Amino acid sequence: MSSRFPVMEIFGPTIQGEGMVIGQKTMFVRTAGCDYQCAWCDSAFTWDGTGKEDIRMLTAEEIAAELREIGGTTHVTISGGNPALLPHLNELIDRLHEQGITVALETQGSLWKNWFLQIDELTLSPKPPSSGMTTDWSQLDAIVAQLTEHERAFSLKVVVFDEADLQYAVTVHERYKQVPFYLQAGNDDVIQEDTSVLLNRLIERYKWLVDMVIASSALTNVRVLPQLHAWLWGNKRGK
Ligand SMILES: C[S@@+](CC[C@H](N)C(=O)[O-])C[C@H]1O[C@@H](n2cnc3c(N)ncnc32)[C@H](O)[C@@H]1O
Ligand SMILES: Nc1nc2[nH]cc(C(=O)O)c2c(=O)[nH]1
Ligand code: SF4
Ligand SMILES: [Mg+2]
Repeated sequence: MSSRFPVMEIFGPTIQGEGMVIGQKTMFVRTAGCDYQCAWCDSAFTWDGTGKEDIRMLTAEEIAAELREIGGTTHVTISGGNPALLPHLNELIDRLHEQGITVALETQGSLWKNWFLQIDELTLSPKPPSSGMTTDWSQLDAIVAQLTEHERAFSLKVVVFDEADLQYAVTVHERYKQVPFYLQAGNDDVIQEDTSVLLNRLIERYKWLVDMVIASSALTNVRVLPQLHAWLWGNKRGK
Protein backbone atom coordinates (compact mmCIF):
# COMPACT_ATOMS: atom_id res chain seq x y z
CA MET A 1 0.00 0.00 0.00
CA SER A 2 1.19 3.50 -0.81
CA SER A 3 2.02 5.75 2.14
CA ARG A 4 0.56 9.23 2.42
CA PHE A 5 2.75 12.18 3.38
CA PRO A 6 1.65 15.46 5.02
CA VAL A 7 2.50 18.01 2.33
CA MET A 8 2.38 21.64 3.41
CA GLU A 9 3.32 23.10 0.03
CA ILE A 10 4.79 22.24 -3.34
CA PHE A 11 6.41 25.26 -4.99
CA GLY A 12 8.81 26.33 -7.70
CA PRO A 13 10.64 26.20 -9.91
CA THR A 14 12.76 28.58 -7.87
CA ILE A 15 16.42 28.60 -6.90
CA GLN A 16 17.83 26.89 -3.85
CA GLY A 17 18.60 29.92 -1.72
CA GLU A 18 20.81 28.21 0.86
CA GLY A 19 23.73 25.97 1.48
CA MET A 20 25.64 23.39 -0.55
CA VAL A 21 23.70 23.78 -3.82
CA ILE A 22 22.82 27.47 -3.58
CA GLY A 23 21.64 28.79 -6.94
CA GLN A 24 20.41 25.39 -8.17
CA LYS A 25 17.10 25.58 -10.01
CA THR A 26 14.74 23.36 -8.02
CA MET A 27 11.20 22.54 -6.95
CA PHE A 28 10.40 22.40 -3.23
CA VAL A 29 8.23 19.88 -1.43
CA ARG A 30 7.64 21.07 2.13
CA THR A 31 6.32 18.54 4.63
CA ALA A 32 4.34 19.44 7.75
CA GLY A 33 5.37 18.74 11.33
CA CYS A 34 8.57 19.25 13.31
CA ASP A 35 10.10 17.76 16.46
CA TYR A 36 11.73 21.17 17.15
CA GLN A 37 10.25 24.63 17.78
CA CYS A 38 13.10 27.00 16.93
CA ALA A 39 12.51 30.51 18.31
CA TRP A 40 13.25 32.09 14.93
CA CYS A 41 11.85 29.43 12.57
CA ASP A 42 10.96 30.99 9.22
CA SER A 43 8.65 28.07 8.46
CA ALA A 44 6.76 27.87 11.75
CA PHE A 45 3.49 27.45 9.82
CA THR A 46 4.61 23.83 9.23
CA TRP A 47 4.32 23.01 12.94
CA ASP A 48 2.56 25.77 14.96
CA GLY A 49 -0.96 25.07 13.68
CA THR A 50 -1.26 28.24 11.55
CA GLY A 51 -0.85 26.27 8.29
CA LYS A 52 -2.94 23.23 9.15
CA GLU A 53 -5.69 24.03 6.62
CA ASP A 54 -3.11 23.74 3.82
CA ILE A 55 -1.86 20.25 4.68
CA ARG A 56 -2.65 17.62 2.06
CA MET A 57 -2.09 13.90 2.62
CA LEU A 58 -0.51 12.82 -0.68
CA THR A 59 1.06 9.62 -2.00
CA ALA A 60 4.50 9.61 -3.62
CA GLU A 61 2.84 9.20 -7.03
CA GLU A 62 0.50 12.16 -6.42
CA ILE A 63 3.46 14.37 -5.43
CA ALA A 64 5.52 13.15 -8.40
CA ALA A 65 2.60 13.78 -10.76
CA GLU A 66 2.25 17.38 -9.51
CA LEU A 67 5.97 17.95 -9.98
CA ARG A 68 5.79 16.45 -13.50
CA GLU A 69 2.88 18.70 -14.40
CA ILE A 70 4.70 21.86 -13.24
CA GLY A 71 7.94 20.72 -14.95
CA GLY A 72 10.88 22.99 -15.65
CA THR A 73 13.53 21.30 -13.49
CA THR A 74 15.10 17.93 -12.78
CA HIS A 75 15.95 18.85 -9.17
CA VAL A 76 13.68 18.59 -6.12
CA THR A 77 14.40 19.79 -2.59
CA ILE A 78 12.45 18.24 0.26
CA SER A 79 12.21 20.43 3.36
CA GLY A 80 9.81 21.09 6.20
CA GLY A 81 9.18 21.00 9.05
CA ASN A 82 11.34 17.98 9.58
CA PRO A 83 10.97 15.46 6.74
CA ALA A 84 12.98 13.01 8.87
CA LEU A 85 9.77 12.41 10.86
CA LEU A 86 8.42 10.42 7.89
CA PRO A 87 9.40 6.73 7.97
CA HIS A 88 8.36 5.86 4.40
CA LEU A 89 9.77 8.86 2.54
CA ASN A 90 11.91 6.42 0.53
CA GLU A 91 8.76 5.82 -1.56
CA LEU A 92 8.91 9.44 -2.75
CA ILE A 93 12.69 9.45 -3.20
CA ASP A 94 12.49 6.25 -5.29
CA ARG A 95 9.66 7.65 -7.40
CA LEU A 96 11.60 10.86 -8.10
CA HIS A 97 14.78 8.97 -8.93
CA GLU A 98 12.80 6.81 -11.40
CA GLN A 99 11.85 10.07 -13.13
CA GLY A 100 15.52 11.09 -13.37
CA ILE A 101 15.23 13.73 -10.64
CA THR A 102 18.07 14.68 -8.28
CA VAL A 103 16.82 14.83 -4.69
CA ALA A 104 18.10 17.20 -1.99
CA LEU A 105 16.78 17.28 1.57
CA GLU A 106 16.99 19.62 4.57
CA THR A 107 16.84 18.33 8.14
CA GLN A 108 18.22 19.38 11.51
CA GLY A 109 20.05 16.16 12.42
CA SER A 110 17.83 15.20 15.36
CA LEU A 111 16.53 11.98 13.79
CA TRP A 112 17.95 9.28 11.52
CA LYS A 113 16.16 7.47 8.72
CA ASN A 114 17.74 4.76 6.53
CA TRP A 115 16.47 6.60 3.43
CA PHE A 116 19.02 9.38 4.21
CA LEU A 117 21.41 7.13 2.27
CA GLN A 118 19.33 7.63 -0.89
CA ILE A 119 19.42 11.44 -0.81
CA ASP A 120 21.72 13.00 -3.42
CA GLU A 121 22.44 16.22 -1.47
CA LEU A 122 21.64 16.09 2.24
CA THR A 123 21.90 19.16 4.45
CA LEU A 124 22.17 18.68 8.22
CA SER A 125 21.38 21.90 10.05
CA PRO A 126 21.96 21.45 13.80
CA LYS A 127 20.56 24.29 15.85
CA PRO A 128 22.58 26.89 17.78
CA PRO A 129 21.68 28.25 21.26
CA SER A 130 19.56 31.16 19.94
CA SER A 131 17.04 28.60 18.63
CA GLY A 132 16.25 27.45 22.18
CA MET A 133 16.84 23.84 21.09
CA THR A 134 19.44 21.42 22.49
CA THR A 135 21.66 19.33 20.23
CA ASP A 136 21.71 15.58 20.85
CA TRP A 137 25.41 15.13 20.05
CA SER A 138 25.34 11.33 20.14
CA GLN A 139 22.53 11.32 17.57
CA LEU A 140 24.35 13.82 15.35
CA ASP A 141 27.60 11.82 15.70
CA ALA A 142 25.79 8.67 14.58
CA ILE A 143 24.17 10.40 11.58
CA VAL A 144 27.46 11.93 10.42
CA ALA A 145 29.22 8.56 10.88
CA GLN A 146 26.61 6.68 8.80
CA LEU A 147 26.68 9.22 5.97
CA THR A 148 30.49 9.31 5.97
CA GLU A 149 30.77 5.53 6.01
CA HIS A 150 28.47 5.32 2.99
CA GLU A 151 30.33 8.14 1.21
CA ARG A 152 27.21 10.24 0.80
CA ALA A 153 27.23 13.86 -0.45
CA PHE A 154 26.17 15.88 2.57
CA SER A 155 26.99 19.08 4.41
CA LEU A 156 26.52 20.85 7.71
CA LYS A 157 24.83 24.25 7.82
CA VAL A 158 24.66 26.31 11.00
CA VAL A 159 22.48 29.41 11.20
CA VAL A 160 24.15 32.17 13.22
CA PHE A 161 22.46 35.08 15.00
CA ASP A 162 24.98 36.04 17.70
CA GLU A 163 28.36 35.27 19.26
CA ALA A 164 27.08 32.28 21.23
CA ASP A 165 25.83 30.79 17.95
CA LEU A 166 29.22 31.46 16.38
CA GLN A 167 30.88 29.56 19.23
CA TYR A 168 28.44 26.70 18.61
CA ALA A 169 29.39 26.78 14.91
CA VAL A 170 33.06 26.41 15.91
CA THR A 171 32.15 23.40 18.06
CA VAL A 172 30.30 21.75 15.15
CA HIS A 173 33.07 22.51 12.63
CA GLU A 174 35.78 21.16 14.95
CA ARG A 175 33.78 18.04 15.77
CA TYR A 176 33.16 17.16 12.10
CA LYS A 177 36.22 18.67 10.44
CA GLN A 178 35.94 16.58 7.27
CA VAL A 179 32.34 17.59 6.46
CA PRO A 180 31.69 20.56 4.11
CA PHE A 181 30.63 23.37 6.45
CA TYR A 182 28.33 26.33 5.79
CA LEU A 183 27.50 29.28 8.01
CA GLN A 184 24.20 30.98 7.25
CA ALA A 185 23.23 34.46 8.41
CA GLY A 186 20.06 34.39 10.51
CA ASN A 187 16.96 36.33 9.52
CA ASP A 188 15.82 37.99 12.74
CA ASP A 189 12.74 39.65 11.20
CA VAL A 190 10.64 36.83 9.74
CA ILE A 191 7.41 38.89 9.91
CA GLN A 192 8.76 41.91 7.97
CA GLU A 193 6.62 42.47 4.86
CA ASP A 194 8.65 45.34 3.37
CA THR A 195 11.29 43.53 1.27
CA SER A 196 13.64 46.53 1.04
CA VAL A 197 13.61 47.07 4.82
CA LEU A 198 14.30 43.35 5.23
CA LEU A 199 17.05 43.34 2.58
CA ASN A 200 18.95 46.13 4.36
CA ARG A 201 18.74 44.18 7.59
CA LEU A 202 19.82 40.89 5.97
CA ILE A 203 22.81 42.51 4.27
CA GLU A 204 23.83 43.99 7.63
CA ARG A 205 23.52 40.56 9.31
CA TYR A 206 25.46 38.86 6.50
CA LYS A 207 28.26 41.46 6.68
CA TRP A 208 28.49 40.97 10.44
CA LEU A 209 28.80 37.21 9.99
CA VAL A 210 31.40 37.53 7.21
CA ASP A 211 33.48 39.87 9.41
CA MET A 212 33.24 37.45 12.34
CA VAL A 213 34.35 34.51 10.21
CA ILE A 214 37.22 36.47 8.67
CA ALA A 215 38.42 37.32 12.18
CA SER A 216 38.06 33.75 13.46
CA SER A 217 41.11 31.50 13.65
CA ALA A 218 38.92 28.47 14.40
CA LEU A 219 36.59 28.74 11.37
CA THR A 220 39.02 27.77 8.66
CA ASN A 221 37.65 25.75 5.75
CA VAL A 222 34.11 27.17 5.76
CA ARG A 223 31.65 28.98 3.48
CA VAL A 224 29.52 31.92 4.59
CA LEU A 225 26.18 32.43 2.87
CA PRO A 226 22.99 34.47 3.16
CA GLN A 227 19.53 33.10 2.41
CA LEU A 228 19.54 34.27 -1.19
CA HIS A 229 15.79 33.72 -1.66
CA ALA A 230 15.11 36.10 1.26
CA TRP A 231 17.24 38.75 -0.46
CA LEU A 232 15.18 38.34 -3.63
CA TRP A 233 11.69 37.73 -2.29
CA GLY A 234 11.73 38.63 1.41
CA ASN A 235 9.61 36.56 3.76
CA LYS A 236 7.13 35.58 1.06
CA ARG A 237 5.95 31.96 1.30
CA GLY A 238 6.44 29.63 -1.65
CA LYS A 239 9.64 31.27 -2.92
C1 LIG B 1 12.83 25.73 7.78
S1 LIG B 1 14.13 24.60 8.01
C2 LIG B 1 13.39 23.05 7.54
C3 LIG B 1 14.32 21.86 7.59
C4 LIG B 1 14.77 21.40 8.98
N1 LIG B 1 13.72 21.45 9.95
C5 LIG B 1 15.95 22.21 9.45
O1 LIG B 1 15.78 23.09 10.30
O2 LIG B 1 17.04 21.94 8.95
C6 LIG B 1 15.24 24.92 6.62
C7 LIG B 1 16.46 25.75 6.94
O3 LIG B 1 16.04 27.07 7.26
C8 LIG B 1 16.85 27.54 8.31
N2 LIG B 1 16.16 28.65 8.96
C9 LIG B 1 14.98 28.61 9.60
N3 LIG B 1 14.65 29.82 10.09
C10 LIG B 1 15.65 30.67 9.75
C11 LIG B 1 15.89 32.05 9.97
N4 LIG B 1 15.05 32.82 10.66
N5 LIG B 1 17.04 32.58 9.47
C12 LIG B 1 17.92 31.80 8.78
N6 LIG B 1 17.74 30.49 8.53
C13 LIG B 1 16.61 29.92 9.02
C14 LIG B 1 17.00 26.31 9.18
O4 LIG B 1 18.05 26.44 10.11
C15 LIG B 1 17.26 25.25 8.14
O5 LIG B 1 18.63 25.25 7.83
N1 LIG C 1 14.33 29.37 -2.40
C1 LIG C 1 14.35 28.71 -1.24
N2 LIG C 1 15.48 28.09 -0.83
C2 LIG C 1 15.43 27.40 0.34
N3 LIG C 1 16.42 26.67 0.89
C3 LIG C 1 15.96 26.10 2.01
C4 LIG C 1 14.64 26.46 2.20
C5 LIG C 1 13.80 25.90 3.27
O1 LIG C 1 12.86 26.53 3.72
O2 LIG C 1 14.10 24.78 3.69
C6 LIG C 1 14.30 27.31 1.15
C7 LIG C 1 13.13 28.01 0.73
O3 LIG C 1 12.09 28.06 1.38
N4 LIG C 1 13.20 28.68 -0.47
S1 SF4 D 1 14.04 22.46 13.04
FE1 SF4 D 1 13.68 23.54 11.10
S2 SF4 D 1 11.44 23.51 10.74
FE2 SF4 D 1 11.82 22.80 12.83
S3 SF4 D 1 11.50 24.62 14.05
FE3 SF4 D 1 13.70 24.54 13.61
S4 SF4 D 1 14.03 25.67 11.69
FE4 SF4 D 1 11.84 25.30 11.92
MG1 LIG E 1 12.94 28.58 4.14
